Parts: sequence; structure tokens; C-alpha cells
Amino acid sequence: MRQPLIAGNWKMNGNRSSVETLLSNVINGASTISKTEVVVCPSFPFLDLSERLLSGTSIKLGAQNTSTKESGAYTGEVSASMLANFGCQYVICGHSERREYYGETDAIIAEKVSICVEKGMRAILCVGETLNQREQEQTESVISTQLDGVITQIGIDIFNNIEIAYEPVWAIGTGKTATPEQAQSVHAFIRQKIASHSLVIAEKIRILYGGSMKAENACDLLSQSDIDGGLIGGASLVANDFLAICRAGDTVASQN
Ligand SMILES: O=C[C@H](O)COP(=O)(O)O
Repeated sequence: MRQPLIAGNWKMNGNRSSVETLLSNVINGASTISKTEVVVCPSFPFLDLSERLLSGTSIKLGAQNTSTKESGAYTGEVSASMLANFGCQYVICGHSERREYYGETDAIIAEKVSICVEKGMRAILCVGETLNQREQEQTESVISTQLDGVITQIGIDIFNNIEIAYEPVWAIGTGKTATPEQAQSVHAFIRQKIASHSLVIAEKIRILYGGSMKAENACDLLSQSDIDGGLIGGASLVANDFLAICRAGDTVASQN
């Protein structure tokens, strides 16, 4: 049995005051959530504030990106060591927005995953196809290539220390959610792909779904046998919406 993981990716949103309010409300509401691992991923400037607010709670802190470099003359970059130093336990790597707007390749993403794990954090490796690729029936080949990019460069063992997030690009922030069956089919494909390298890792790795997951569809998605959690964008910015998804995780976990 894999523990559900619900991670809020706040993307580039918020200010000091709104982050404090959002996080305080999430912390208060999360006291009744017992079976689901809850993670929040604010922007870099809010990590310090978030770490302090989360102190003594079971909610974990994550970051949305990392540099591939250790330290030095890389203006504007934030290293994995810095993230670990601010209490991050998770780092989102290879989100489709990073792939699309910042030219992140599978090779760069593999480096990011590697350095996060080296610094003691868990990476959330994002994969997913565009609408055009889905319509061309390339979903499995696209995801296969994205996973192979990491496996070939840094090996399968690292998957002991990461989560995978399947995020169909066409469902991100669009209100269009993959149906539970569509998502389950891709999640099962991802698990089979990992199983072709290691049955043990395939059995334990958590595969999260991301793309317009919300309170209304969370239970149906999380009930699928290969969907182990969610990477939540828009709905994670509203405490009650995010908490409702976390509660769906608890509900599904108690049914298993
Ligand atoms: O990282 C989160 C995903 O991009 C999903 O975003 P969304 O829930 O706003 O569709």
C-alpha cells in the first residue's frame, strides 16, 4: 500500500501576506488529515517564511525548481543545497512549464533529479504529453522518452528516491481533466515501464496525477489503482480546495 501524497505547486503566486494566510489556513485544516502526506511548494522567496510556519506540523516543504550547479558564479540560480538548508524535502523537477518556457531538456532534468537526491531531498519528476502529441497517439512514446532520458543518464536506482508526476500538458490550468480511465491507463504504462527495469521500485514508486485536479474529481482519480496522489496547481492556492483534495486522499486510503 502506497501512502497518498498531495503536493501543492503554488507556481509564481502570492506575496508575504497571502502566503502567510494560505499556509496558516492549510495548517489549521490539515490537523485532521492522517493518512495522506501533504507537501506545499511555494516560490523561493517564501521558503523561509513557510519553513517557520510549518515547524512542528506534519506538512512538508518543497521547491518548484533547482539549479543543476552546486554553488558559484551562476547569477539568479538557487542550489539544491540551499533548498535543503531551508527545510525542503521535495523538489519539482521538469515541470512542463520549465520544459516549455525555459528550455529544460531531459538531460538537464536528469541532472536536477540527481542533485536533489544527492542533497537528501526527493524529486517529483514531471512527465506528460501535449494535446497534439495525444491526438497523434504519441502519449506513450513521449513519456517513454522522458523517462528514458533520466534512466539512461542516472540509472534506475534513483527512482527509489523520487516520485513521478504524470501531467498531461493539455489538462494543466485548463479545467480539462484527464478522465480517471485516461489517467489510470498512462499511470499503468509508467509503472510497467519502471517494472521493466525493477519490479521492486515499480511496486513502491508513487505516481501522482496533475492537471486540473480539484475537490470534485479527486476521489475518482485517486481511487484508480496506479494513481497515488496529486500535484495540484490552481486548487492549491485556495486552502479549502486543497484540503478537500487532501481529505480525498485520506478517504481513498481508508478504503484500501
Ligand atoms: O503542478 C501542477 C500542475 O501544473 C497542475 O496545475 P493545475 O492544477 O492548475 O491544472
